[in-house]
Parts: sequence; C-alpha cells; structure tokens
Amino acid sequence: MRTAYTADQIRAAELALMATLPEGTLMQRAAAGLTSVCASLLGRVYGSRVLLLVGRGDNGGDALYAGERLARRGARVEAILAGSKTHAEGLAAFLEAGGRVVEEVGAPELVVDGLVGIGASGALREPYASLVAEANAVDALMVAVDVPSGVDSSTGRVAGVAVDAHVTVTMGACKTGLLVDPGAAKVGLLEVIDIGLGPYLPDPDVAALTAEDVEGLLPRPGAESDKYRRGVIGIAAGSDRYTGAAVLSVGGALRAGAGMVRYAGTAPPVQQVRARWPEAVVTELDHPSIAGVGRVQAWVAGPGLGTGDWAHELVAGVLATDVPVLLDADALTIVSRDRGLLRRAAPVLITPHAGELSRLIGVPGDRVEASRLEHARRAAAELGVTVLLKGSTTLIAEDERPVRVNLTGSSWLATGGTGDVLSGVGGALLAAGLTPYDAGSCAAFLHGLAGRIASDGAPLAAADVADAVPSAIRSLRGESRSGGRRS
Ligand SMILES: NC(=O)C1=CN([C@@H]2O[C@H](COP(=O)(O)OP(=O)(O)OC[C@H]3O[C@@H](n4cnc5c(N)ncnc54)[C@H](OP(=O)(O)O)[C@@H]3O)[C@@H](O)[C@H]2O)[C@@H](O)CC1
Ligand SMILES: [K+]
Repeated sequence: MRTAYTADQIRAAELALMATLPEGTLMQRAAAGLTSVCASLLGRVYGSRVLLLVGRGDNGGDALYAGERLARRGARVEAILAGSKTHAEGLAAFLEAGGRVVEEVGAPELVVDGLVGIGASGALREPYASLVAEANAVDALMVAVDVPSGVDSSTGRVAGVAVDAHVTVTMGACKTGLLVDPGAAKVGLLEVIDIGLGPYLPDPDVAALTAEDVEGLLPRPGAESDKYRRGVIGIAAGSDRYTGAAVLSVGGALRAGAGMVRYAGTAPPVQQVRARWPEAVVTELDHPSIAGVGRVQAWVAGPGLGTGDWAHELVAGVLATDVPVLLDADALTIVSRDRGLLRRAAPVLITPHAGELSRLIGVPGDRVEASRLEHARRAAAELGVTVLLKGSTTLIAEDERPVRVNLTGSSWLATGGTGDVLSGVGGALLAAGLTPYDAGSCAAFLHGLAGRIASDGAPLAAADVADAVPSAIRSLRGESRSGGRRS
C-alpha cells in the first residue's frame, strides 16, 4: 500500500522525530537524498550546470544544501534567491562550496525547485509565479524539492502556475497532493527519501493499492466454488437508444470473474447482449420491474438506461432490494433528482465523473475538478455511500476511511464506453462479496491496468478494455513481485 499524508500530518511527525535528533539532521538527510537523485539524473556531476530556485523557507534550505554538495563534486551551481529572506546557514554553506548567486535563469541542465514545500498556501505569489513560468520553459531537467511549487501538498490543488517537474523528490513520506490531480500531473517521477519519519506517521490521509494488495483482495475460486459462490450479478443497463452500454457492462462483469450475470433490459439491448455474451442469463423486460430476474448478490444499474420514468422506476426497484448496488451514469442523474432513493440498508457504490458528482451534491463541475479529494469526501459523507470519482486519478471515498487513489489509469481510457466496463467490473467484485470500498478500489485498479494492456500506447475501444481484464488479473502476480508501477 502506498500511503500519503497532509502537510499537517507530516509536520507533526517531523517535530516528533526532530526532538530525538541533533538540530539540522533532517535537513541534511533530505539534502543528501536530493543530491543523490540529482547526481543520477545528471550522470556526470563534474562540470554540469545546475540552477537552484530558492524560496524563503526550509524548502529553499534543502535546495541550498543539495547545491552545496553538488558544487563540492564539481558542478557549476547557481542560485536565484527569490524569497524576502533566505535560509542563512544553507546559503553560507552553498557560497562556501563555490555556489554563486545570480539573477537570471540562464541555460542550466538541471533546475532544482526549492521555492516552496509544505509551508505554502494558495496560488504562488510574485516573484515566484513568473520565475516558475520562466523555468518551466527552459529545456532542462526539473527536479522539485518535496512538492512541485504551486501544488498544494495536502489536496493536489493548483491555484495558478506550478512547476512541471520531471522528478519530485519528497522527504520522509508521500504527500496527498502528489497523488491527486491536478497536482499529481505536475509530479513526474516520484522519489521518496527516507529521513526516518516512519515510526512517527499517523494513519494515512490517502492510500493507493499496489498490485500485491489487489492480488490479496481479489477472490480466487477454490475447488468448492460454484457460480453462486463466485457471485451472481444483476445488470440493469442499456436502452432502445443505447444498446452498447449493456454489452460493455455485461462484458466487464464476465471478464472480471462473475459467477453468473443476469441481464435485464428491453428488447434491443437484450438482442445485443444475447448475441455478444451467450453466457449471460437474459430477461427481456416489458415493464420496468426486476421482479422476474431471479436472485442476485449485487446489482449494477445505470449505464445507457435513460433518465425517464421507465428508467426511474427500474432504478427504484433495484435500490429497493436488500443487496449491494453499484449506480453509474443515468442512474446517478436519477438519484440526483430523487436522493431519497439512496436511503436503504444495504450499501451503495456510486461511480460518477466530476459532472455527475457536481449534480449529486449541487456544486459546479469546475469546482469539483479543482478539488476532487474534498468533493469525493463530501459526497461520501453527505450521501452515505461509497464514491468512486472517475478521472485521471480515480478516487474512492468512504466516510471515516482514508481516500483510496488509483494510480494505474491511462489517458487512453478517456473514451466512450470505458465507464460501462468499469461498472461491470465493480459489480462483479461486489457480487463476489468485496465491500464497496474494496470493490471500487480493485475495480479501478484492474480497469486502469486493463486499459494500459489494451492500449499499449495507442488508442483503444471500450470493448478492448473488457477483453484485457483477465490479462490484468493474470499480470497482478508479476506486478506485485516487481512492486507495481506508477502511471
Ligand atoms: N520540517 C522539517 O523537519 C523538514 C523540512 N524539510 C523541508 O522544509 C519544507 C517546509 O519548510 P517551511 O515550513 O519553511 O515552508 P516552505 O514550504 O519552505 O516555505 C514557506 C514559506 O513560503 C512562503 N509562501 C507560502 N505560500 C506562498 C505562496 N503561495 N507564494 C509565495 N510564497 C509563499 C511563506 O512566506 P511568507 O508568506 O510567510 O512570507 C512561507 O514562509 C518542506 O517542504 C521540506 O522541503 C526537509 O528539510 C525535511 C525536514
Ligand atoms: K518545491
């Protein structure tokens, strides 16, 4: 499990650790780690040109001490001192080692962003903002110290300009804002430097499952398994107009290992599902009721269903059952108009994108996008459901639990129909007995991995993602042995 923490949590842990150590030890550990990452990026340190962007706080101190170490190894290190003051001991050590203070960005090979770290708040002020814009435009490796300046370390918010890092060297433990978009997109490769914080860290703010975690959570059939024990999933999806959503959702469920899929819909999608998935047990509905569908262990409702009275009645019927329900797409529009439908004893997992979440909680979509973590948490608490907020980093929020962040996604997945596949994968895992929190997290992980496998760097169609889910499950063993991958 990769864990991440807010700035306040990190600060408290650092204070506790610092109390046990001689002054300055932590900054020296941080500088040593930062230096070694910079050195390996440069290849040859001697004669290389390095520019430090130095702010007024300890983030600038880290940069200056790393600059000192690089200068001692023969690098030509320059520093722009952008703050109203500068870390005095760090500056003295830097100058003593031959570092130079400059005013211009020039033409460095590597830039170290030590403007602000966990002490920052809000949009970068001047002169930092202009300096960052200028440094981003230079053809150099950009290494962010602790956090790319401009990214809020606790939330991932980017309120203005931010450093576009190739590598972020973060101290002690990962920060929440490095895993959550839009901040996560600024991080590049993430290197965590061990400064001894581990024993002082509290429960994480957010967590990301690794392949090993998913491998451990996924049910695998044993000798005594039959289709009922593996999980029977009911799917109410598709309509006369949108038949494909039904095919894709059923495909996601079957490929994710459902024991059996019971599909319910009108004649046109039924015909398509029968043709593509003869394995599914199909009920053709002539009125909006699931009464004749048979017993299932979980339901998926919504993809391509429509939002009229017919669909409303069908979704209400699904939510009136006593099994876990996954709601997606049109079902989310229906419950945003009639939130009382969500009052039920069995759990609900909702899988909105930012626009759907904005309708559910009555917040403009751009605000949800800017503060995804905050709004996923808020929706989970307000609606009393588990929320899987889709996007470039998918979040899984449940009240009183660390938000799970999925790191396996691929931008090629942003294409029509992939959400329908995800609903089927999540539904199959719910039917197999996983909690909505685990089912949502594992479904997001597998869906992202399947997207990468199906795409392999090129466009994909949603059906390819469903077809790649078994390969994703198969690859978990190899992935967990290699420690998983960052997206
Ligand atoms: N603690 C430890 O043990 C260790 C800490 N370590 C390192 O220290 C870093 C934290 O250092 P820190 O607390 O000094 O804060 P930091 O982020 O450098 O700067 C804060 C200053 O920036 C300013 N500022 C704020 N917002 C701004 C904005 N929007 N735009 C512009 N300016 C803004 C604000 O100035 P003010 O507004 O007060 O004038 C404030 O004073 C941490 O990230 C890690 O790198 C490591 O060495 C490991 C050990
Ligand atoms: K920084």
